[in-house]
Amino acid sequence: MDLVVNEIFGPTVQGEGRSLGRRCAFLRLGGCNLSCSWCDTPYTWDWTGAGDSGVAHDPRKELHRRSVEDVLAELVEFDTDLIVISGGEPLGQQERLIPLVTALVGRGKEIEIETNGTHAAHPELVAAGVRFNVSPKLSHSGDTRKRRIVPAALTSLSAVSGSTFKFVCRNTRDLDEVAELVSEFGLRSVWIMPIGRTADDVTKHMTELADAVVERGWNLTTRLHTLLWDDKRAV
Ligand SMILES: Nc1nc2[nH]cc(C(=O)O)c2c(=O)[nH]1
Ligand code: SF4
Ligand SMILES: [Mg+2]
Repeated sequence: MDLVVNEIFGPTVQGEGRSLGRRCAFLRLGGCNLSCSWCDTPYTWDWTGAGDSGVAHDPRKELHRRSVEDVLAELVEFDTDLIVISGGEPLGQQERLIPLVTALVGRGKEIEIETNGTHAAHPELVAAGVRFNVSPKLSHSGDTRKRRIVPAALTSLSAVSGSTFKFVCRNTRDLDEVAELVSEFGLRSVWIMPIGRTADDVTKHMTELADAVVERGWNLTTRLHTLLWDDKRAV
């Protein structure tokens, strides 16, 4: 079965979370089941202009059906130890990801999947050793709680060893909402990431959050690709 791909790019560095700064290649899949107002990749799902920018992207330009063999060949060409699979929401296509992930692991690659935490992880992806970077969305995303918080999915992802939970926050008030989710679902390995599509914005929010994040015993990550390249695509 083909994958619905938005873009493949690399080599670059993982800009967020536990592997920040590591050289890697990216597979960005198309489609998302949420519609966060501040989404930094609306071109993977926003065909109506629902997001903050109001731009209606064209699915005929943004979505490409690609065979697993094709995607595999393009990814290994970058010659990176780490492959990051993001979106959109990549777990919307997780059955179809199994053969790709299996082939990449067979070639010695480490795999991280960036997910919004609304899909339980497929056991075959877990068995292959994929690391999940789970980013549940807070109320400021504009999505209803019912859509963005799927208890069974969060429970399943938190049971996978090595999952991290990364929350996009604007200010210290958002940290109370994170704390509620952390205690409700017993989340470990919590990371806070500032919102922002420009370097100035990221720095501003990061500065506001830093002391409180450390105080609460959590980890802090910047958005390195945004500091370096603002909202340039495919970096
Ligand atoms: N360099 C870089 N690192 C990233 N980490 C997570 C990303 C994402 O779009 O999910 C991303 C991205 O788009 N670029
Ligand atoms: S879950 Fe991620 S890709 Fe989907 S709309 Fe929200 S920020 Fe964008
Ligand atoms: Mg991104």
